[in-house]
Amino acid sequence: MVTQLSHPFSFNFQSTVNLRTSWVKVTAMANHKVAHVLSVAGSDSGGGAGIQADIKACASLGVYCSTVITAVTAQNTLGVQGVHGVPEDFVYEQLKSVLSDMHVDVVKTGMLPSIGVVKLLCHSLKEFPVQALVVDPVMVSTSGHILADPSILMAFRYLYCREELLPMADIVTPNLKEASALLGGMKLVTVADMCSAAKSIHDLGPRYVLVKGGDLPAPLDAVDIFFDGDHCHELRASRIQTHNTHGTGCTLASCIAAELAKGSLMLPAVQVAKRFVETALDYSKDIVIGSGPQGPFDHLFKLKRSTYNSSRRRGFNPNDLLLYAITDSGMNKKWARSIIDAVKASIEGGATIIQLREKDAETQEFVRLAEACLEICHSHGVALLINDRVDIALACDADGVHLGQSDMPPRVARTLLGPGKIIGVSCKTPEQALQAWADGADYIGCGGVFPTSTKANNLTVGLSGLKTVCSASKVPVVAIGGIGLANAHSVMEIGEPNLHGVAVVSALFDRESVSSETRKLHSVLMDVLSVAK
Ligand SMILES: Cc1ncc(COP(=O)(O)OP(=O)(O)O)c(N)n1
Ligand SMILES: Cc1ncsc1CCOP(=O)(O)O
Ligand SMILES: [Mg+2]
Repeated sequence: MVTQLSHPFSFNFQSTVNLRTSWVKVTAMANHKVAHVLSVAGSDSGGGAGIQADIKACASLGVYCSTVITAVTAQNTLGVQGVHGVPEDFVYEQLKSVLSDMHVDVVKTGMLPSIGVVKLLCHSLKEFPVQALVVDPVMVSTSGHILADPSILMAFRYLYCREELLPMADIVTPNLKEASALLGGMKLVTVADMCSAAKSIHDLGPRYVLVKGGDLPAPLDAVDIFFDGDHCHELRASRIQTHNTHGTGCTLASCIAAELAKGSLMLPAVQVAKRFVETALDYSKDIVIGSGPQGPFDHLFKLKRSTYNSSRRRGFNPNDLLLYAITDSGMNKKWARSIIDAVKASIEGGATIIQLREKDAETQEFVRLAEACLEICHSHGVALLINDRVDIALACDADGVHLGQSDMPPRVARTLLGPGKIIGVSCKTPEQALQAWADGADYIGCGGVFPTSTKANNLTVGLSGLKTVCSASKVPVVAIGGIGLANAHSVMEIGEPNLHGVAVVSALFDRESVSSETRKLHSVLMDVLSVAK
């Protein structure tokens, strides 16, 4: 088996969820090879471990996952209530079906419930060689339940693991109990013990060994030992305080397999896998599924982060553009107020959407600020967008971004942010407006309508330019530039149904009282709306 693989194209998960661009992407990728992991494992009715974890882990890392089901288990967060092995000849049939046709890159094994299944797997791997084999020697679940026939413990040690499966493996990933079982009951209590166990398991044939120390009585870090045949590497990760750890072993091995399928070397693959599990556990530490002592975690946290979470947000509503408040740190500094206070005051006055436009903020400070503002905005049901900085929007899980013509292309931002985030694009012409729509923008900001010192030397389009852009645009429009109490009504009265509001900086923030200026502007806009009805 080799560990250096080369698959330049991985499965693009985004293409399945972004309906606007899916056809283009799927067509473009039609000739490309998809990185593919075959999971040979048991089904977990609770959905947290086994085959179910493997599919979710691979999908999260953008890798296709096929499955050969070796057993069906009845289990939940209380434990394992039953195990029903799939007949061996049918396991073999599944193996043949997938391996003979679907170009598998990496096989990952989980629960192998009988010696017969181990034999058939080894036979199949000789018949249909793959580029790497990841063996998660599932014998004892994290909750302590024996998931293999007692004879399999013997089989692992003496028969096929020793003679065939382990020598074929590129990596084997036992937890402490499994490592101990593989070594005939060797006691493992220290990191040094783990290292000598890793070396002894390496002697059984695999190229690499990862002994997982999650059960080690270490208070702070979780330490795993990675043995590469020469050296023991201590891989540390912070220990996440959670009961939702069911399926971590399966997930880690699947992530290693997925990274190998994408072409990674072994140590980087293990590091990515560890980071994935750590992040997923952290994200899921407080979720509640089931009443038992050990719950599952959420593999698809990335998808959740990048979609408009329905429990917290409402999705993009064009009417939110009515009074669009855009911050400016210079102005807030001048009036001796913090940006956070400025955001609070604008919401108090009736701002319907907020944009943080902090041109001089350092990245770390910007993230901190954005997180604080997001909390305030969400507690009032107001969306928060970030000007220019997609990285900041991702880091704080903001509701979206506003991009100019020379900022990150909206199509790229859409791929990074996912389908649920709001993307606004600045446009001065009908052509730009149509392009923004084609690139997946949710709204456009048209301006500057009037000259303004907030963005000096910015070409203005005037009310006529605004009208032309509005009538061409297929997405809602907000007007920006030199707009305030004196002229907001003239902007809104151009009679374009597509114009949903005004975006304002100085008329709100270069004033002594942000809340009262916002309130006054809000009232002007409401008057225009009531007349229009
Ligand atoms: C709502 C809205 N419209 C337009 C802009 C201007 O964005 P951009 O052209 O990228 O210029 P900067 O704001 O980055 O200077 C905006 N910010 N918001
Ligand atoms: C960011 C931006 N884009 C076009 S005009 C402008 C500035 C708007 O600021 P103000 O509302 O103070 O005129
Ligand atoms: Mg910009």
